[in-house]
Amino acid sequence: MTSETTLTSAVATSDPAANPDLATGINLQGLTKTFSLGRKSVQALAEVNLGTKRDSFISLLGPSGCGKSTILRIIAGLETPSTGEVLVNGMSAKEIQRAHEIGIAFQDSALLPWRTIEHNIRLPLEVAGIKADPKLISDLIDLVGLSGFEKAKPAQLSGGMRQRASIARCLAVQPTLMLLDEPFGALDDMTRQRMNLELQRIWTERPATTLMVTHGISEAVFLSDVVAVMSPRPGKIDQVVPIDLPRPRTPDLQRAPEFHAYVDQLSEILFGSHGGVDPHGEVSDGEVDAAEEQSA
Ligand SMILES: Nc1ncnc2c1ncn2[C@@H]1O[C@H](COP(=O)(O)OP(=O)(O)OP(=O)(O)O)[C@@H](O)[C@H]1O
Repeated sequence: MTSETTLTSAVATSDPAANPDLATGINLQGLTKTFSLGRKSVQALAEVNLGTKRDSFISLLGPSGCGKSTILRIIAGLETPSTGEVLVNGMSAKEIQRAHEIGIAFQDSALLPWRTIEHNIRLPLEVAGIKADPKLISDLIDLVGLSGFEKAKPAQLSGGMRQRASIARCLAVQPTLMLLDEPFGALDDMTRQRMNLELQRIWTERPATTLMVTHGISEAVFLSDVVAVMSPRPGKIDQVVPIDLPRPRTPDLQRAPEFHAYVDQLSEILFGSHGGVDPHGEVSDGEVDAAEEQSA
């Protein structure tokens, strides 16, 4: 498999050192991560080099355990890399954290059950010690289509509505960096498709440098400017594939041949010509790398 270095449509690069103009958003250089597990160690990331342009949307695809979430957590400042450097929008992870410019959403909406939707969405501002502007909060509730549910508790909402609340919470700090870890992974197909449309709309209205971890190949093609495919653990960027499809992307686009061509191309990179994708374009867990943990 050949490794593409610089993209034709110039949105991202797997050699940010040589292409700094393609690394004004996410800029990862020489990133490695080894976890200690008792007397053993697990090398999660081999050497990750990746750059994206500011305000672009990149998805990370790869077999289970290849280190996608580890990259996201390092960018968020929740893990420290063993070696390497991370810059986002020209700032270190610490600086961007201090500036309260990161919005994160996970698969589990992680809303506080005793707080109303409105109060959950305000939470990051409270944590940051920023006074919540009531108009900002009501605009966000509107943006994610939850008007009328301000006073509801999370248990009174559907799974899709809870994820929408979690996206609104992620936007409360008006982030310049959005990190999404399988945000719709727990939702049924129909809801997930609707959420993808909404996420695209929200991201278009409020652009931010965005990285999404997903197992959904179609979802990655639908939402992204570029998709980075990782190799099995210890993970590194195998290929970066620019998604040159017009925006706004509509549900019809998912039936278009050019859309399917991207899905096929990414499946081929992930699994080779014999496929291995389920009918929904999910990367299957059966493809988990068999690499053994190394003894420390
Ligand atoms: N805190 C930790 N301590 C020890 N090992 C860890 C830790 N976090 C992750 N790992 C290991 O690092 C590797 C990469 O994990 P990571 O969660 O980043 O993979 P992933 O690609 O996001 O997986 P999935 O697609 O299954 O969610 C795995 O082998 C995992 O067991």
